[in-house]
Amino acid sequence: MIDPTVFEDVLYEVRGRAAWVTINRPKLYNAFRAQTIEELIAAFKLAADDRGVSSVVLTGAGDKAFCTGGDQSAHEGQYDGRGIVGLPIDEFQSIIRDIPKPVIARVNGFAIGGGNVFATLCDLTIAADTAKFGQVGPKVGSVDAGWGTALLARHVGDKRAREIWFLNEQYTAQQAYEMGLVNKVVPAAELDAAVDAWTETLGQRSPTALALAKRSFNADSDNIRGISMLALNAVKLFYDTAESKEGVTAFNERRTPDFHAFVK
Ligand SMILES: CC(C)(COP(=O)(O)OP(=O)(O)OC[C@H]1O[C@@H](n2cnc3c(N)ncnc32)[C@H](O)[C@@H]1OP(=O)(O)O)[C@@H](O)C(=O)NCCC(=O)NCCSC(=O)c1cc(O)c2ccccc2c1O
Repeated sequence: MIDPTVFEDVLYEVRGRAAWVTINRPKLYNAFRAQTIEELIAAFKLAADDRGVSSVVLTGAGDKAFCTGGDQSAHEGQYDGRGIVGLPIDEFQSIIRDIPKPVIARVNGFAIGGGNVFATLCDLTIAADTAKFGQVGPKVGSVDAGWGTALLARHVGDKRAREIWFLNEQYTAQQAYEMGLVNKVVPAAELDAAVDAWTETLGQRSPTALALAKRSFNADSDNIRGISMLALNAVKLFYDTAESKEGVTAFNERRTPDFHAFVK
């Protein structure tokens, strides 16, 4: 039996017919470590098994960030938990897809790196007008390929997805909406009301019809799961290289990384 009151990094709360799963590391802009991912998986399992829950809301604590990806202060190469890269990121990404209930990303600030991938994976995304979206992998010696690249390209188109990954710019919520990454943008003060309105609507819909619709959308892009697993195994090897470590070290030292020695 999972007891969410013992979670340290994640808050779990059922509001009406929705489970709210909140990454609670606001000082680190809701960056995740291995424990965070374990608790996110546990929280989603709770939501999946709760017959009173019709939908799940994934969000971050505070008003600065939804999630900024892997905690750069918590790893040097691999992370410290289980899984291919030391955190079971593939299990959490899979559960967002596999839970037979709609998952809404409530993007309240930065959705960067692995956090942007979480939002990409959610069924629906609703963003505060203050939110920012972007990828940083090539700046920090990482790449969350598969869901982060190929599924992103399904949402925004191939050229735009390459731009996001290659140039690592930040995009406003409105720009993200215009490119198909976000379903709805609302003033930050109205974010919770807008999320509540959606979860109330979802609570009135046929759960079986929602589950079937979700599964059918997933079936059409499920080949990407294989790409993700292949990429994760490649990233494991990449994380142990001087090139990847230069990216992490540069972020932690607040300087521009120097990748020139690694050009092939
Ligand atoms: C998000 C930012 C753009 C915000 O920039 P800003 O200048 O506004 O603020 P600061 O940079 O000063 O940040 C404030 C504060 O938060 C800390 N912080 C932010 N993000 C992280 C983080 N990810 N890890 C640790 N700490 C973080 C920052 O240090 C500041 O703390 P102070 O104590 O100094 O106040 C900007 O912060 C930013 O670009 N962050 C970088 C985010 C990043 O590098 N993310 C990791 C990308 S890689 C990734 O997510 C990833 C994860 C995986 O699990 C993978 C698995 C498999 C394959 C690939 C993976 C992968 O790529």
